[in-house]
Amino acid sequence: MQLIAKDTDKNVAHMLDGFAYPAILVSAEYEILATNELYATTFGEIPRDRGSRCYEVSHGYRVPCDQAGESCPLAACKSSGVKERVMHIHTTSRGKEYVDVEMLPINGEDGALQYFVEILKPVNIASAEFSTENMVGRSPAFNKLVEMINLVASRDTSVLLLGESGTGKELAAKAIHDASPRRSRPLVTVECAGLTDTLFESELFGHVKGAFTGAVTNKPGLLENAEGGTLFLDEIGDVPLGMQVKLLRLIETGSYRAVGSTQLKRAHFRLICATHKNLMEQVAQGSFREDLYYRINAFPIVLPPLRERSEDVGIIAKSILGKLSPDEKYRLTDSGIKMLSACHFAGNVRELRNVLERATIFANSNIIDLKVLERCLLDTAPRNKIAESVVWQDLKTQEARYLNDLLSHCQGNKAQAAKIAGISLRSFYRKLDLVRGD
Ligand SMILES: Nc1ncnc2c1ncn2[C@@H]1O[C@H](COP(=O)(O)OP(=O)(O)OP(=O)(O)O)[C@@H](O)[C@H]1O
Repeated sequence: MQLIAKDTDKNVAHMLDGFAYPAILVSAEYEILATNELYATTFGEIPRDRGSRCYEVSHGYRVPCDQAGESCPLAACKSSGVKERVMHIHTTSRGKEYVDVEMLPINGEDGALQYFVEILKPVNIASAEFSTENMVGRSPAFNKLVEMINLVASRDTSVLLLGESGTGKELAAKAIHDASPRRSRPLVTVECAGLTDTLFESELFGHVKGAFTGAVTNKPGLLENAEGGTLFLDEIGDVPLGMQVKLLRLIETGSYRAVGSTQLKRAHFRLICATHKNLMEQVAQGSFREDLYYRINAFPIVLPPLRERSEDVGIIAKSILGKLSPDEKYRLTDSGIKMLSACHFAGNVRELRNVLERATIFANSNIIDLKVLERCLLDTAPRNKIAESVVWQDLKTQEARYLNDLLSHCQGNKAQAAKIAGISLRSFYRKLDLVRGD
């Protein structure tokens, strides 16, 4: 234990060493009074130049978190009188990091709230800085997602990941598995889209020799590969009805039979499902079983579309570039980030990734700027709407955008686009050549 404020009650401060995580003792006035050894080894010594209040040390703020637009566990704890928990991004010696913060109230002899113990558990499932390994983001919507994943990861509860295509459902499934006690066992993904009843059944359950034409040997199913680990059923909304009942039985009883076999096998796995579809609507239409819906939906997590967390675009884009070309060290300019942040991205992070991959091809150097990006967006992202207020652009760029939007409106029909633009088809082609050829 290390005393920060010398007049602190040492007996209370020594209590910090009993925690298995980094912990600090805080006064009701936000002053850090003492830290435990784990705090110093995990986050470093309290930097004296930042002040000694928790919001100064952990965030570099001049005011408590709730006055800086964030949730403040200490203020919440003061008003509730019980333990509070939030997901915060803290500034540490390594940069910005996700931290699971628990605040415990400690009453004095008179029964009044006197101290607070803040327990800080580092969260490794996501990064608030550049990372080529983890999911990245720092928006409030992403923070909420990290909080949900962190809460459920250590349990065996079935998780249903909901969100548009390309929002990161598969990455979230991996994050849950990696943070779960099953992390040393396999994570097995089953792409449910496009599988027929029979194919699905033999893929998942396996088959025995002679079960059907072509079954020349016994083949174990994916369930066997997932033993003790996590089974991730991607696009669960596409599982054929006939197979849904077998899936339900598997989840309810934990047992199954390989195709063509009478032997009952037991499976031990944690289930994560994902879909971009509205399963409730499918239930109403009769294409998804209601009983299965409730079985898989024990803990739903919604992945927000990228357009609702535009603050994340810059950090995600930099991380994707780092993944795409680890050796090249591409630099995305600030105006480039501003432009991408204003895009609609109907295909979410996957579409952003495609735009950046094209950018690495078009770029003549390692700088990815507005000019390069305009070209990428022009060529194949017609649904992207670049906000008017982004930056003043030259006429050629403006014209490119106009032609792009017009073509998108006309679904690629150049004759119709030329008619609306009030120019001949030949002139339209000429303009397209001009804006596309750099
Ligand atoms: N927060 C994030 N940080 C970094 N990369 C991300 C993030 N979210 C998604 N990605 C990347 O975006 C791409 C799409 O993600 P993913 O495949 O997980 O989406 P999905 O929701 O499962 O898509 P679909 O519904 O089409 O299967 C992947 O390359 C993934 O690595």
